[in-house]
Amino acid sequence: MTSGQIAILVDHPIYHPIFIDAYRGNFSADQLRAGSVGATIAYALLLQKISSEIVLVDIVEETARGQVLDLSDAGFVTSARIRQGNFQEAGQCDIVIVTAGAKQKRNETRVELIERNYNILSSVISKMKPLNPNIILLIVANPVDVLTYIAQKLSGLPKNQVFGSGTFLDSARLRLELANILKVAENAIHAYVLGEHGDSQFVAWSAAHVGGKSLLDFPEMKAVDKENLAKEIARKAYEIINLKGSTYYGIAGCVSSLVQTIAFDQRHIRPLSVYVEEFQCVLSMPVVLGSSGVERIIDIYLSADEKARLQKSAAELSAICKKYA
Ligand SMILES: NC(=O)C1=CN([C@@H]2O[C@H](COP(=O)(O)OP(=O)(O)OC[C@H]3O[C@@H](n4cnc5c(N)ncnc54)[C@H](O)[C@@H]3O)[C@@H](O)[C@H]2O)C=CC1
Ligand SMILES: CC(=O)C(=O)O
Repeated sequence: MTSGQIAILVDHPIYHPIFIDAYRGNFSADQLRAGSVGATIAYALLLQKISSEIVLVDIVEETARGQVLDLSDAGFVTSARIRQGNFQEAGQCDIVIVTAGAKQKRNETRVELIERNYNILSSVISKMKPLNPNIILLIVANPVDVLTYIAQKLSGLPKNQVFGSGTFLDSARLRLELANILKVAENAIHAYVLGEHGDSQFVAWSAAHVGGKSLLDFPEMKAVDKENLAKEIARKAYEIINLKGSTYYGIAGCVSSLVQTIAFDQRHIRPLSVYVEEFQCVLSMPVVLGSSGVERIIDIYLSADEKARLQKSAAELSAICKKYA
């Protein structure tokens, strides 16, 4: 092994349920739930040093207690306090990150989780009420677009305060592939996966650019099978789930970066699950994100084919959302 490399040896894979519910930020309070995704988000937030207090809530109290004990051992790297809390405390936080819910089994789609996760989400929201009127609800559990729509209805909060992580993760997966093809840093690439965080998602190729130049004008892109690349991005979660049971590191990186954007009012543009009036459903579009949530949706240029894909994605989602209207 050359100097600088680190090997981590894992005896056996760990498939255990955990989940977070509450995270208190340094500007006041936020929250999560404590499963694999929730705990990994909490860990990312600890390492990023952007919060003074993180509160974990899980219906299985032992799970939250175990996560808190484990995470607190990493507390020396940060000034954040991490503790277990309850749903009422969660409802008074600044940001609630909802990761509670069933996860996909091998080859199961995200929308197949809806019945199970609708019941979980509605019980979580009702137990958190009355909600801090300025709270931000960041939905992560799947199917994230439909659950965000339901959370907007059940919470009664302004829609800009209730949004989902959407296709931010899919866009990160796309940018990783493009960075390898173009040999540039991922953050130099402005390219979005839009629509459903699920099977009907699509890549907005015509709006993508790198260093002020259209992505499609790069000679390296001529040899790329774009349809196939978009399919691989959409299938990546299935591939990870087939190999190790679930995904959590990618989404934790995305969510901790969203929390930072909110906490510091950074106004980054991110593809997130938001209510789109034209389609009367929730799906991912690029939005400006600030301290009060979604500031506005960017009216991105799409080719005729991409518009058709957006409409198809919206039609699929709104058919499901109508059942919960
Ligand atoms: N939006 C995204 O990009 C991603 C979303 N996910 C989603 O996140 C969710 C959580 O995934 P994991 O953490 O891997 O699952 P997990 O099984 O590790 O954790 C789920 C947690 O939910 C809790 N829970 C179940 N019923 C509950 C109830 N009625 N009230 C409160 N808590 C309850 C369980 O106790 C468990 O701790 C899944 O829906 C998964 O599909 C996962 C990765 C990426
Ligand atoms: C599980 C999931 O939604 C993802 O990794 O994209």
